[in-house]
Amino acid sequence: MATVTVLHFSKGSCTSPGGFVDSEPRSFQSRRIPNSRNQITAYKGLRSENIVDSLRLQSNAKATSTQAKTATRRASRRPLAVVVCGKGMNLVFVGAEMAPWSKTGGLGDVLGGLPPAMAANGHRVMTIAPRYDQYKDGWDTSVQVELKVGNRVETVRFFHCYKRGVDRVFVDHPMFLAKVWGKTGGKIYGPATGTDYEDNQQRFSLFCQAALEAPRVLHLNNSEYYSGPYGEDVVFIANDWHTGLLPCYLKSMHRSRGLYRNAKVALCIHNIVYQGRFALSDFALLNLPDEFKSSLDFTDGYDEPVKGRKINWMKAGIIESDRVVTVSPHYALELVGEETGVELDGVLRMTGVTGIVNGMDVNEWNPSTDKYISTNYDTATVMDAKPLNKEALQAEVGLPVDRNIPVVAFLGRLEEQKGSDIFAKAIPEFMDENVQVIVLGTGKKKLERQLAELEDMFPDKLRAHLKFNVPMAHAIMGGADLLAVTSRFEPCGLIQLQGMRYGIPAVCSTTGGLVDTVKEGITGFHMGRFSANCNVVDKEDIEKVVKTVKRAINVYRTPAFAQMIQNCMKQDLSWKGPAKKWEQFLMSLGATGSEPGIDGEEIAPLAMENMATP
Ligand SMILES: Nc1ncnc2c1ncn2[C@@H]1O[C@H](COP(=O)(O)OP(=O)(O)O[C@H]2O[C@H](CO)[C@@H](O)[C@H](O)[C@H]2O)[C@@H](O)[C@H]1O
Repeated sequence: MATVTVLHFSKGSCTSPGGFVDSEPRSFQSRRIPNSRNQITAYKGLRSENIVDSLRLQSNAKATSTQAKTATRRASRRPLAVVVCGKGMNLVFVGAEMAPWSKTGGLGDVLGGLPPAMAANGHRVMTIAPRYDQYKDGWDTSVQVELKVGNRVETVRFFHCYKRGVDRVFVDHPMFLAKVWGKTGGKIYGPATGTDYEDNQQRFSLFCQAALEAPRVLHLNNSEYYSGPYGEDVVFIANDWHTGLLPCYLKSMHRSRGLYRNAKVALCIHNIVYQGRFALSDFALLNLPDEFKSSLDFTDGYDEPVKGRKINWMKAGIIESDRVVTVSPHYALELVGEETGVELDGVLRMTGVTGIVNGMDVNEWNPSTDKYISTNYDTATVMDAKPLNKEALQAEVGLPVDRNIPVVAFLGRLEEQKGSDIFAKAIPEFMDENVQVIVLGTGKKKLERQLAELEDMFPDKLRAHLKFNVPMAHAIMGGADLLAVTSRFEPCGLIQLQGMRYGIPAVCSTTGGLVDTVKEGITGFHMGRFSANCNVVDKEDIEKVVKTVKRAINVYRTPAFAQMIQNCMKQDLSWKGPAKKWEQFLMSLGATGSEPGIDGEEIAPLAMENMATP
């Protein structure tokens, strides 16, 4: 017996006529038995009769359809899904950041962590990112393709490595390698935070086109389960505005020639604020037929980069993809709202958007093995280890060493989204408490200055580390008591997940993924929703921060806080659960040959061994 339960999404919870937001699968619709390519895997709790049936099917892979029907009928009388088998899907994730090779923020983390989790579930998984540096572990495949960008023909070369069950493919071209050196920093999109490269459209047009070539032209044989090219029956997962043209090129350059006829594209929105709005006249640079003009056409009231009518890459991605997904159910609701959809809410109401909350890399962020913290710990030892780590942290940043003073940390990009300006205005209002504040972040210069000035005001109580510093981020998670997450909006947020994994309840605004991941009084403290207007700091929002930080400090001094630490640490915040939801979502696209994968236990430990070494 081998039962595969396929979860199908059905349209539900209309937020406006014709629009919908899905956050959970809604109905069970079909079952299948494996074919000859399937892997049969037995799991904990499996009844012996099931195992016998599994083996019989495995040895008799060419079961006739009658046998298949009988097996399915028999299976339907037994408990569901004790054995899960399937040949899985061919998945191709495309994005400008891919941790640990490249990262400016959470997008890099997601494209680093979700693909191995999908591979662990038995899918064949490729990721495609630009090659920004001479990565030690990426070898030259010697495969080249020529692509038309603007009026020029450009040659790109593919580099590759196979890590944690994933084919990591890097697109090599001087437009990436000559501009960005190293693994991190704001240089991926522009020379400085908030500034774009002038040729970003050409860079990402080239990137989208290259990504469409890779599954067809690369012969990849590192996996013990698969070999050869991925072929055309693939599901592309495009990420954010810079991949918005991928579905357009798929249709205009490939499907028009009879290629990728059954391929599907899902667009994942990690942040709707960055849309790729450019001058309408730039349409000519994109080498797209006129029929795509309306998908890109966009008018707003701003003068940047030109007055009035423009093209909008994100809009094209939303319209031309088969499905749209985002990184939390609550953010999916916000995206279709007038105030929070950043002028694409109308389009998203038409297409619909599914929300799946992000997971986190529980190997990189693991307090029991973390090499950057002085005393490793788990749920049993956290109460003894935290004070030691706090003292080490205080000593490292040069604050008075005292384990009894609660340490509030803020970690993240210093931009209006993260509300570092709101936090900065609130800090003086709660500094009468016996508290220390540590900030780690880089970003807009004026926001950096604001925090540096606070350090001068409170030399014994506040430290502002205006750097991108991974070891420091880990040391903060190991030693801090509370995490301030003061975002005006937050599609998912990984910081609060990382904090909870290290036993730090978040003091967070009530928005986006923070609603889905932080439970008031259980794993954190909610401040309420902030104004979405990034140009002003609302007085009421400052009060919300002050009031809630003070409330959290009061709880810190009670036994209830120890329980909150346990609640935080005992959660499974890994990619395992989200990866299953992603599988259900991607299956719902109906790409030819798609089948569910396996449950992940067999491949996951193996996949973990082969870590990246960029
Ligand atoms: N100064 C510093 N030094 C070291 N490490 C630092 C750092 N500043 C940030 N980081 C790290 O960068 C990551 C940031 O994650 P977020 O989810 O907050 O990112 P971001 O807003 O970029 O992502 C967007 O995409 C992600 C992924 O979907 C969504 O979760 C999020 O809501 C959305 O805004 C974390 O891993 C954090 O530890």
